[in-house]
This record gives sequence, structure tokens and C-alpha cells, in this order.
Amino acid sequence: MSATDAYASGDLPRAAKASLRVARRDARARRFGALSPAEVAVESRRLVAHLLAGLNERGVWSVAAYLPVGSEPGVVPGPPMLSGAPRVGLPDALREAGIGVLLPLMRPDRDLDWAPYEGPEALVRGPHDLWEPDPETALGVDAVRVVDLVVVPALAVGRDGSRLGRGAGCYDRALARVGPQIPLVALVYDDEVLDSVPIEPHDRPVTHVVTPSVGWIAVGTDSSRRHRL
Ligand SMILES: Nc1nc2c(c(=O)[nH]1)N(C=O)[C@@H](CNc1ccc(C(=O)N[C@@H](CCC(=O)O)C(=O)O)cc1)CN2
Ligand SMILES: Nc1ncnc2c1ncn2[C@@H]1O[C@H](COP(=O)(O)OP(=O)(O)OP(=O)(O)O)[C@@H](O)[C@H]1O
Repeated sequence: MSATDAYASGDLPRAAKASLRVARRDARARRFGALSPAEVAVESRRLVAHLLAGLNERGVWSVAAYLPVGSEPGVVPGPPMLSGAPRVGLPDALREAGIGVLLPLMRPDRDLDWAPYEGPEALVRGPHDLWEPDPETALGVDAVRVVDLVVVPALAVGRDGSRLGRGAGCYDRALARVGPQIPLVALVYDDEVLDSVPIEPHDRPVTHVVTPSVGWIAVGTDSSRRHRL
């Protein structure tokens, strides 16, 4: 296949994404390994505080979010609590601020279902080391349409709004249902804000990034930025 054919068929951005994903995942794991649990906790608290301040300024009352795990930004380090419940930072902080929170449940078809967050004790072990709401409480894939803002996981984000995810396409499917006026906010570490990351036609650009040190950064093209708050 020629390079032009490869590009037209989508193979080039797909391959570029795959190698960047490996590099970013390694970099994240290395960085995480070099920090103590206390340092991770401090960074997570700063990230969550920035996120909350910006939600408050924007008058946001409901969000679709997620529970950071492993080396993801916002994770609360340490084993599960004595009760067996996971350590929860971000969803509790949102709920305590009076914000309604939906959490995702990964479906076998790699789409995302959504359920209200009702506290750490109500979470159950999901696939891939994730903690998820009880599937009995799930509202369906369309529940994400009603929130004021979506908090999105990412391995890296470009200043042009391009986002690199884990590669399952879960968020691509979910974000395809979200209206164009809804802010899409990726949580990343400071060194994960790049000029751009490879994209494919199905990728929805994010509108903002929040990092532990800088806080909120509006991303996207100049024209996309002119049309929003
Ligand atoms: N905290 C958190 N929750 C989330 C996501 C996320 O990225 N972070 N998701 C975002 O989509 C959804 C779950 N999506 C996932 C998609 C793929 C893999 C997966 O393939 N995991 C591999 C390891 C490689 C990796 O970490 O990516 C595995 O477990 O073998 C895991 C979760 C919904 N909930
Ligand atoms: N709206 C969609 N409907 C159906 N399939 C989709 C959709 N969006 C993406 N996909 C599929 O998901 C695959 C993975 O997409 P991609 O590499 O962009 O994932 P990602 O953005 O890194 O992951 P995520 O969205 O889970 O964070 C794509 O190859 C594509 O076939």
C-alpha cells in the first residue's frame, strides 16, 4: 500500500496513535513509579481542586466523570479501604460540591453505559481493574446526553483539542452523543499537553484540559474557541 493509500484508509493515524500510546503509557508509568504515594495524593488533590474551581465558575451542576485508577491523573493511591470499597477522590469531591455525577460502565461492545454515583460503597469491580456503579442502576448509553459537562480520560491532549485515549474507542462512541455546546474536559499531567496528537475522523476534539500545576487550559482551534464560554 502506498503512503497516500495508507493515509486514506486511516492506517497511518491509527499506527501513529498506537506508538504514541505505548510511549505515553510508559512515560506515565515511569513518572508514577518515581513518586511516593503522598506525592501522588498531593498532585491528585491539586488537580481535583482546579477542576472544581472551574466547574464552580461555569455554574456546572451535573457531569459525566470517571474514577481515576492506576497511574491516571487524579488517582488516590493505596489499597482498597477496609470495607473493600475503592479509594475515591474525584467522584466524591464532585458529589460533595453538590454536583450530580454519572460514572461509566464499560459494555462488552466497548460502548459506555452510565449510572449515578452514590458513594464508594455502591461501586463494584468492573473489567480491566476498574470500579463501576452496580449495573442494576445503569441508565443506558443515552444518559450522557443530559449532563452539563463531560470529564474525559486521556493519555495526552493536543493544544488543538486532539485527544489520545486508551484505544478502545469507548469515549469516542459516548462523545458522539453529546451536544456541541457541552464542554469536554480532559484530565492529564502537565507534560501530557502536546501541540497535537494523531486523530481519525471519528475523534471528537476536547474543549479544555485540566492539569495539576496549570489548571484549566482552553484547547482547540481559534474558531472553535470563539464559539464557547
Ligand atoms: N478510570 C477510567 N475509567 C474508565 C476509562 C478510563 O480510561 N479510565 N475508560 C476509557 O475508555 C472506560 C473503560 N475503558 C477501557 C478500555 C480499555 C481498557 C484496556 O484495554 N485495558 C488493558 C490495559 C491497557 C490499558 O490500560 O489501556 C487491560 O486491562 O488489559 C481498559 C478500560 C470507562 N472507564
Ligand atoms: N463513534 C464510533 N462508533 C463506532 N466505533 C467507533 C466510534 N468511534 C471510534 N470507534 C472505533 O474505536 C476504535 C478506537 O478508536 P481510538 O483509537 O480513537 O480510541 P481512543 O480515542 O484512543 O479511545 P477512547 O475513546 O476509549 O478513549 C476505532 O478504531 C474505531 O473503529
